[in-house]
Amino acid sequence: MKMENGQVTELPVPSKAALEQERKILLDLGNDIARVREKNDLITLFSKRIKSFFYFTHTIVTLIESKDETYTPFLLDHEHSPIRDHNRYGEMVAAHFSLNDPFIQAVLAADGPISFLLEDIMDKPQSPSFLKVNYERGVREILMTTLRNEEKPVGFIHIYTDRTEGFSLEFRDTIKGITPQLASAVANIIKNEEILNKEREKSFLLEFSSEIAAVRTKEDLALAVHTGLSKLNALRGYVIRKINEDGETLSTYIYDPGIANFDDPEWVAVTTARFPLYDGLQNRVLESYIPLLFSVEREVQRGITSSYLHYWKKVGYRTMVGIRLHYGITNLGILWLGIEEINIQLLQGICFQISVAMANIVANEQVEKTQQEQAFLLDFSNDIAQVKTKPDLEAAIFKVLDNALHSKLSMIRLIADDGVSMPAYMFDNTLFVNAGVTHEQMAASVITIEEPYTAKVLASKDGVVFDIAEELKGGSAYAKLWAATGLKYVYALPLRAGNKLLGTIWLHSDWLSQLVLRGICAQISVAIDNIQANEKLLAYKKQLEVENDYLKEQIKTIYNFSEIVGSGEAMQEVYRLMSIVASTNTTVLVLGETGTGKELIARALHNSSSRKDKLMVKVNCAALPTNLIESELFGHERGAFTGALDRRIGKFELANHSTLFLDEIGELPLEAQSKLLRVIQEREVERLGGKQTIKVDVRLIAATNRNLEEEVKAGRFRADLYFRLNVFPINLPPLRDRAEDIEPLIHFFVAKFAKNTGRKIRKVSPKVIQQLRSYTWPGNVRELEHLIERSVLLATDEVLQDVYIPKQSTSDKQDLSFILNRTLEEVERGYIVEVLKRCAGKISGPGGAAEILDVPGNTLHSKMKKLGITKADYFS
Ligand SMILES: Nc1ncnc2c1ncn2[C@@H]1O[C@H](COP(=O)(O)OP(=O)(O)OP(=O)(O)O)[C@@H](O)[C@H]1O
Repeated sequence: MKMENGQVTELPVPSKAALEQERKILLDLGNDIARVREKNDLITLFSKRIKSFFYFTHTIVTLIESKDETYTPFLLDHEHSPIRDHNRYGEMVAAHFSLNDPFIQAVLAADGPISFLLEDIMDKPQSPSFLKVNYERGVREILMTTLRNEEKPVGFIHIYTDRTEGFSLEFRDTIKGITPQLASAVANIIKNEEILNKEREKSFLLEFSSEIAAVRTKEDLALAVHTGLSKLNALRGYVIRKINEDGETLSTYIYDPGIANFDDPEWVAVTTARFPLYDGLQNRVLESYIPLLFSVEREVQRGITSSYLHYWKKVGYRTMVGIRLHYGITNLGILWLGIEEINIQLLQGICFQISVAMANIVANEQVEKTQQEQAFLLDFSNDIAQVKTKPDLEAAIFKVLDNALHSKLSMIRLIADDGVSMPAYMFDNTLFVNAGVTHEQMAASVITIEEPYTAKVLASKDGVVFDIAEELKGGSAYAKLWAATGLKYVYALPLRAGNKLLGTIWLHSDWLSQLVLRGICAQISVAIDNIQANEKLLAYKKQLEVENDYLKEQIKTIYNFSEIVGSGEAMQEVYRLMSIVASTNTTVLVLGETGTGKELIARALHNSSSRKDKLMVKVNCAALPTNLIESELFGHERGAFTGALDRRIGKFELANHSTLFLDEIGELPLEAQSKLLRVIQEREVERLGGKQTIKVDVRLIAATNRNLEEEVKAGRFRADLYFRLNVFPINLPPLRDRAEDIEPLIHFFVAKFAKNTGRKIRKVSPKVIQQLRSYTWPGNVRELEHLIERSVLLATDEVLQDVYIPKQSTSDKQDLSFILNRTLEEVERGYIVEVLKRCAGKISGPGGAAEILDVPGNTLHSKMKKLGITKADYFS
């Protein structure tokens, strides 16, 4: 068939000679095909064989690629191709021409070779560009025929000539005849190539796998991947991005060392950034089981904004292949290849190997990281364990954030006692310096648990991560402030101690490990809880100390007079007065019935004064013979009066710089009263018979059981002396008026006498206490003291069960005063005599006095001897 001037004409039947030539060519070609080593050798030999019979310039074989309905050069006779010198030659060789244009459709439709004058068709719409390029290089006519394999078109033979007289009929016949053989030769070559490629891939993968098996570190992996991938055609670099712990972003894990460009800030930015997984590219790769080839330009036009895509465009990558790296069902990341063509199977093989190596390295890194993080947390917990105060905690937190986590503390807020407001507890006031808001201002703002961000954090289990860029899009006022830190995320966590919510912590960072974050927050929570508990304790302690001081002061007032027993109201008033006057030089008049403790009070006053280092001097005014009173008080010179053989220092002089206790002052004769008054007024004494006066510094305490006012009225006591003495009166209440002191006094005396006598008395029976409380105590404390002394002496048990309480009758009162005015020895003697009388003088044996007194007979004998009891006493 021949196409001339658009007319198809039937070709005449081939001649015998032509058939011969064809046979020869076929034979030669058959032999050639068996020898062909290089695929292009086939076309060279084919050209050579035919050229020995017919004229043409060159020939090529194109192959159909059914998937995209194109055909593309496959076998080229470079050597003879006139277009080799054409500047579009490279482009032609790699081009894919559409199967849908009329030119090639005519070829496909023809039953054999079909020829075209280039001039006629090259400028027709849709005509393939190689026609024109050939024409420009002098080619004028083309003969085309379809190569079929099992009836299916697989490619075309193109034969070109620079002459215009066309291809002869013989030539066409020959071509037609050898086409099937050429077709099967091409099919074999393709098959061979496929087998060869498979072999190459296998050995490549084997090599790659052994290289990658030796990889232990990220850096080794980067190099191995580079070496492996560089064997792929037209690779322009790669990058592997790993899915981050958040599961939502990917960051560069390794990159082709060949494309690293640290001088380019854009490259650095793209290499260090975290890209969201769902960006329209990465998610597609991760969802695809096969590698995906992207046209960079097309994706940009689709509106993908990812900065890495735009970077690729900028550096001239036209197509990129993204391959999912996974281990089992777990996605690890993406391998991005800058490559124009892909061999899917080979890539998948490579990626499988990379995935395994990467999974191992990542797992190792994870183990190492976990160990580091645990060691780090241990360190932090050691620091925290030392923390006792807020400044300690602040130091520990800032240390860990600055040195180890490269993060900043924006705020710790704690829930106040009202359970609602959240005042600032701790913050880094350098953080918002660039934001024009001082941290103090922020810290001073009132936040409650209902503030939306805070509420979200408090309600979360493990905290919330705020992506500052995202928050900015939402127009949050906080985000503007946060953005000023230059850090990417805010990690906000609730602080909890057990089930108790303490508050929130806000940290700024580009990235923080969840494990570490949770670890440090847990420890910070415990530390804050402890500090708060400690602060409460300290406040409580402080309060206790204040209370303690106050109590001590009180005790000082009330109980400083330690030897005085009784804390009832009446005695407290006494103590109060004593504490007012004790340290002064004021004259004190102690008033009270006999035995109420006047002398005790006087001694206590002296002992609490600055004069306590010197002995208190006591004068019993009642016990002195009238004629000796003056000499006793003021002293005398030798020979001052009959019997004054020596000079004598008087009590006033003796009490210089000390206290003079004038007991029973009411008994002082009037004459002595006036002398005393003079000394008190002058504060100087003159010894009897002496010529000079002696200055004395004496503090006076006087005591009496008389009513001095009455005495003054009766003219027995000088009024002026009374006024001198009655400067600071202290009234001691009788014991009957302070029943509440009776029990403490009982215990005090029981302990005292038990100790003195070596007896063990642990308790006093309630009955005894009751009896003693209801007695009227005319002899006051002294009477109680004596009664207990006797009872202890007579006690037969560890518990004081019985006491002798005088009857309250008038005669008893006399008896009582009789007893009271006797010494213990006298009372004891009288008691034993009484018992002996009742026993009719029988000392030992049944019914004897020893039995009644419950003492051994010998003891009673020696006691009687000691007390001088004779038969005359109990038989009289
Ligand atoms: N509150 C008390 N606590 C302990 N012992 C006390 C108390 N009051 C008095 N006494 C004791 O009672 C006894 C009598 O006390 P003191 O001699 O002081 O009384 P007085 O009032 O001076 O007696 P008088 O008027 O007879 O001189 C002393 O042994 C004293 O120690």
